[in-house]
Amino acid sequence: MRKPIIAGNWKMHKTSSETKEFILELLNNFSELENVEVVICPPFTSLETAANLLKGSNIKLGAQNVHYEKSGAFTGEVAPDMLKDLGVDYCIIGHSERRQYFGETDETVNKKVKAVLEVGIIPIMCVGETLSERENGETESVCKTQVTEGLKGLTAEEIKKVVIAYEPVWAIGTGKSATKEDADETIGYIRKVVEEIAGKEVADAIRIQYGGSVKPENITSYMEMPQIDGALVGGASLQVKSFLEIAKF
Ligand SMILES: O=C[C@H](O)COP(=O)(O)O
Repeated sequence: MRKPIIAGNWKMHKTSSETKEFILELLNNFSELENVEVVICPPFTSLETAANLLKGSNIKLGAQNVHYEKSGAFTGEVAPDMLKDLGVDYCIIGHSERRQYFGETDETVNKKVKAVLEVGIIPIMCVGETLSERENGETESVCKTQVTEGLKGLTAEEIKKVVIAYEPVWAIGTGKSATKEDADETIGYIRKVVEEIAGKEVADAIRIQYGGSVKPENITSYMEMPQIDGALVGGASLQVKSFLEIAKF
């Protein structure tokens, strides 16, 4: 049985003080949810504050990006060990905004996935098609390439640990969410791709989330689908109330 994972990607929102306020409110209202893993992914500048406040709770901490080298002359970058040392459990890798605005490629995604696994951080590897790719009927081929290249060179045991987030780019921050059937079908396809790469046991175990305009109003419909193991939530993760409603789907 795959444990669902609800992760909040705050993107470039909230100062360290705002993070503190959010987490204190979250902890006050958070009754331990046993059947779901809850993760918040604040900006780098808030990770330490978040780590200290979340200590002892079962809410996990995620980063939004990482560099694949261990250290060196990479001004402005953050290494896997630096995240691990702060108590980071997860790291979003290859979000479409990073692919679109910061030159992230399948190759860098692959290097980053390997680099975080090496220090014991679980990657949340994002894949998904753009609107024009969807309109050209390329959803499956785009996802297949991104998944195959992103997981290249990993052992089956390593692949099993990875979380994949299927985020159709046209659904991100637009209010236009994929239908539950479409999301489930593409996630089922991604699972087949994983099976081709690493076998059925891994494909059955790997968690694959949906992301793109997930809200309290639509989370239940996604979570009732057999292939969908959770959500990567952007906008609706910025308020405690809506994030909790989603986590309690
Ligand atoms: O990482 C989260 C996704 O980009 C979804 O963002 P959104 O929920 O604001 O559409």
